Amino acid sequence: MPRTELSQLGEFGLIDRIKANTNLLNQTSLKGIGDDAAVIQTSSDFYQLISTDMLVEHIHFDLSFHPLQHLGYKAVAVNVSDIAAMNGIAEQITISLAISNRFSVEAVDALYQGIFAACQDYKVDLVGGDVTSSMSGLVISITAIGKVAPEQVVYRSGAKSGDILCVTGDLGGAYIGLQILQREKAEFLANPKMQPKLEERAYTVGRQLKPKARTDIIYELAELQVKPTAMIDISDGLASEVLHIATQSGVGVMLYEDKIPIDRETYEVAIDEFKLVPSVCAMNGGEDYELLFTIQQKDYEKIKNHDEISFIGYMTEDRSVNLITSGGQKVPITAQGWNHF
Ligand SMILES: Nc1ncnc2c1ncn2[C@@H]1O[C@H](COP(=O)(O)OP(=O)(O)O)[C@@H](O)[C@H]1O
Ligand SMILES: Cc1ncc(C[n+]2csc(CCOP(=O)(O)OP(=O)(O)O)c2C)c(N)n1
Ligand SMILES: [Mg+2]
Repeated sequence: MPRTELSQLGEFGLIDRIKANTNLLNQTSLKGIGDDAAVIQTSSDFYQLISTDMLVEHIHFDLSFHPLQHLGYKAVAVNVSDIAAMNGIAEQITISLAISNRFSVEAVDALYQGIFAACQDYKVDLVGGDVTSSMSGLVISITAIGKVAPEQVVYRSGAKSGDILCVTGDLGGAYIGLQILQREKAEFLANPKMQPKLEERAYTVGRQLKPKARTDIIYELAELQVKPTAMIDISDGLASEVLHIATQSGVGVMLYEDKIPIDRETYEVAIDEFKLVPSVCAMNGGEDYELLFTIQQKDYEKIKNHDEISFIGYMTEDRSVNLITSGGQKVPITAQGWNHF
C-alpha cells in the first residue's frame, strides 16, 4: 500500500475526502459535512443545528499563558459561533474532556467557571459530555446544538454575483494577541524575573484568550429583517473563509484591502513590534470568530450605518477570488490561513 502524507491533502483536502465517502441515508439529514454546522429536520417549525469543535493543548492553547477560566469560555464561544454562522441560536452544549492527573480539581473548577460564564452569556445549557484520562495534553471537545427557522437558515453556498461582502467587528487582533503572548513567554523563559507587560495590550490579548461569538449580530440582523445570502465564521482567517463562501457559492470575489476593519491596537502592534502587515494578519491569522457574510444589495440601506458591520467587497460572476490592494493592484487570494497539516 502506498503511503500518502496528511500534509499532501491538507486539512480541507482530508475533510473533502471524508465527505466524498459519506452517504446520507436519512431524509432528516438536510445538510451534512461542509458547512459551519449540520442541519437536521426535527420538526416543521425549526431545523436543528449541530456543530463540534475540539481544542487541543499545544495546538489551540498553551496553558503557560492561557488561564483555564478563559480557556473554558473560549471553548464554548467558538462552538456557539458555528451555530451563529448558520443564522441560528445555540441552546445546548455537551463537553468531552480528556485530562491527565497533572490537573487538580481546582483547575477543573476554574475551567468550568469559564464554561459556565459563557453558558450564561450565550444562554446555553450544558446537558452532557464525557470524561477520560489523557496520557498527554488536555483536550476539550464541545458539541453545540442550536435551532433556526427553516426559512432563516443560511449556508456558505448562497452568495450570488452582485451581493455585498460584509464582516463584523475587526480582524487580526487574535493573531497579534497570540504573537504578544508567545513573545512574553519566550522572554520569561529567558529571564524568569521578568514580568509580562500585557496591560497596554489588553484588547489584542483578550481577542486571543477570550473571543466572543457574534450571536448579538444574529439577533440584530433578524430585527432589521436582513437575511444574509451566505455566512461563515472566521476561525482560520479572512482569506480562507472568503474562499469557502466563493467556492461553495460558485461565484468570485473582489475584496478591498483598505476596507478590512482593523483595530488601532492591532494595527500599531503589528507594524511597530512585529513588522507585520496588519491586513495580512487579518487575512491569514484566524481565531477572530467574527461573522463573514453576504447580503443582497437591496438590504444595504438597512445596515449601512451599523457600527459593527464593515462592507469589504462584492461577489462577482467570474469565479476568481481577488484582493484589491491599497495600491489598487488586483492579486488572487490563495488561502494561507490556518491549516492543521
Ligand atoms: N473528521 C471529520 N469527519 C466528518 N466531518 C468533518 C470532520 N472534520 C470536519 N468535518 C466537517 O467539515 C466541515 C468543515 O469543518 P471545519 O473546517 O472544522 O469547520 P469550522 O471551521 O466551521 O469549524 C464541517 O461541516 C465539519 O462538520
Ligand atoms: C498555542 C497556540 N498555537 C497556535 C494557535 C493558533 N491557532 C490554533 S488553531 C487555529 C485555527 C482555528 O482552529 P481550527 O481547529 O481550525 O478551528 P475550526 O476552523 O475547526 O473552527 C489557530 C489560528 C493558538 N491559538 N495557540
Ligand atoms: Mg465555522
